[in-house]
Amino acid sequence: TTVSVSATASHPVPSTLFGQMFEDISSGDGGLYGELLLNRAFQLVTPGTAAALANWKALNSNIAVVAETTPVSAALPNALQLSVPAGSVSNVGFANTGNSGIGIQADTNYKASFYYRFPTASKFKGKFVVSLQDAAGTVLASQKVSASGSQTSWKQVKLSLSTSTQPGSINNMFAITVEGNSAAGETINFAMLSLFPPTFKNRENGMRQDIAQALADMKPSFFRLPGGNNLEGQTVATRWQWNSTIGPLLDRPGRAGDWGYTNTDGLGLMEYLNWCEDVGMEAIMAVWAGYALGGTSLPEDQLQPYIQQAVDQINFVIGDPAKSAAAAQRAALGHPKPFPLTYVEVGNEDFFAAASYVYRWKDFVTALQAEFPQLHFIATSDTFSPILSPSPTEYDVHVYQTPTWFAQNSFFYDGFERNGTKYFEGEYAAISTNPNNIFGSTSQGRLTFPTMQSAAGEAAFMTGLERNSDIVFAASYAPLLGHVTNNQWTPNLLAFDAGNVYKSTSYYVQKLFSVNRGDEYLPSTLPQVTGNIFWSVVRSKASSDIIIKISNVASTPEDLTFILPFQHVNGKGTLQLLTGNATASNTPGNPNLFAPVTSSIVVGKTFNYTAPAVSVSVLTFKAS
Ligand SMILES: O=S(=O)(O)O[C@H]1C[C@H](O)[C@@H](O)[C@@H]1CO
Repeated sequence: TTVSVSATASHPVPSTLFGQMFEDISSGDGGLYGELLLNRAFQLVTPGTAAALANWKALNSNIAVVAETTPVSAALPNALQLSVPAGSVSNVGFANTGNSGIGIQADTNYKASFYYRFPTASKFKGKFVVSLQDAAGTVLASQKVSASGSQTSWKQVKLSLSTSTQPGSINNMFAITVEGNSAAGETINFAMLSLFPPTFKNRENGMRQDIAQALADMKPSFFRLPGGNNLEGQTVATRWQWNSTIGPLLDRPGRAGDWGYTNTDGLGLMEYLNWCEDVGMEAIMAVWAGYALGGTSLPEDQLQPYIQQAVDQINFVIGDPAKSAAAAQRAALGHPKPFPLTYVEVGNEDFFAAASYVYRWKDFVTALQAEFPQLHFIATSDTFSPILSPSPTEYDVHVYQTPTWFAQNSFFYDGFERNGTKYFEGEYAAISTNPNNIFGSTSQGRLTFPTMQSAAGEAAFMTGLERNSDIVFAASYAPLLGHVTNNQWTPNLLAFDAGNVYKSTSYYVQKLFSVNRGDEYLPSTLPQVTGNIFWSVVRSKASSDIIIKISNVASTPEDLTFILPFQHVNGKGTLQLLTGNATASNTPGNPNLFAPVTSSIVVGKTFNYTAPAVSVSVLTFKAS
């Protein structure tokens, strides 16, 4: 195949083209969010049930979740009640086992915090032993703190647990025990327990470093939040509400997330915005738009309070503290300046409720545009169906399909009318090899982890996104992140467990495209729409780098001849190559089976390149 490249750019590549889509889908609590304990505040549990004690276990004692008579806060009505059996002699107490474990590193300071009180005054004078222990009960770090049975009001304990050795596994736990003989017969209540590792950029209440770093390494330009389904709620009452996710953790009640578990909302709007700032990306923020996933569309005459809530949510991000109470809250939380914000998404996947979206879109966007004329509002129904007013300037398009579909639809946007509308490929991934059952189980073709074949298919599709980046302004793989086993969806771009993050073939493809960006597109000979070899050529004006991305989805190598129009071509190019067994993946058992390999290649005004079978290649060289 011969590829002639033009020296004249057809259009700029928008700086927003590559970014990340995030929602809590076994990815926030217990994942990116730094809190290492699960069920830390017994939010939304039913006291007295075993389920209320999820992630907790008794150590030679009796524990139960109780509805406190004097809750630690209005938002957190429950507490863990420790009853020390009479005659106890060994350390008795309880432990939290994290998200199928707690990753503990050597020589690291962990910040523990909890509240306690004696519901009935007692003569107890003793100590709590707060510790990190490995699976065998070996103490990895511990601190003692004096406690008195006269403490009948809530008292917060904050302390640092410093490790020295690296435990042998992630099966570690956070424990609080009391010396048994002096505590026999005692009853003590505990609330809002928390254990944090060092966080990304040391943010208070911030992100887990290893996952955060893997995400930051992709150099994403945007972060879509807070969903996705998890924006919507199964009911109107359980929708995501920005104002319930800010301020002191004691004041955050948590909510029934849309993926089957309670969200602590410890990862809230301020944490999201600080995270975007720390990584250098801009939020693409969604506002709830009157539809709950259980099927409820609010009638038009009931929208006003929710429109106001959306106005306040946006003011929290960009408003003037002198004019908006919500903006004043942002200032009070330490960020008087507005955060950057260009795009606000109105709802999520409203093709599920297209009929009501006609008025929901109209009423939300009419009001929001009046308040924030500088913002762009992204529609989430099918493009131009139904017809919406005001006419959307952007649409969010989602597709989950097979690797083959992605390879054969890289021209998806070539045929779109250039009428000023722009597109956000907000969720896309090759998730199944079974075209007749995309969302089925693994036994029906669903992928557990991305494969080389799925990543190559996505890369082929992404060459089309670059070619059409005159109308595609943003794109993000979804879901971004998921626990290896405690998950609601596979595959995910990154998988993790309590102590590791696992980078997939698709992660490397997303990173290769995002890190090796150009700022203008150079037209070239078009690939065959349903061929096996796909490419895109971009130029970075600042560095005069030419960057050629190639995906070969065939099981045989493909020979390419590039004919370049430049006067000067620096013959020494760099090749970044990702390739390997088509149906294989990086897995927890073999996490580095795939990784891009960098080497130097010879290029010239005309040069040949053989794309290996099932491979993604990035060729970079200077030319002018
Ligand atoms: O069940 S789906 O609708 O396919 O869910 C998808 C689409 C939705 O926006 C997102 O939350 C989820 C997985 O990324």
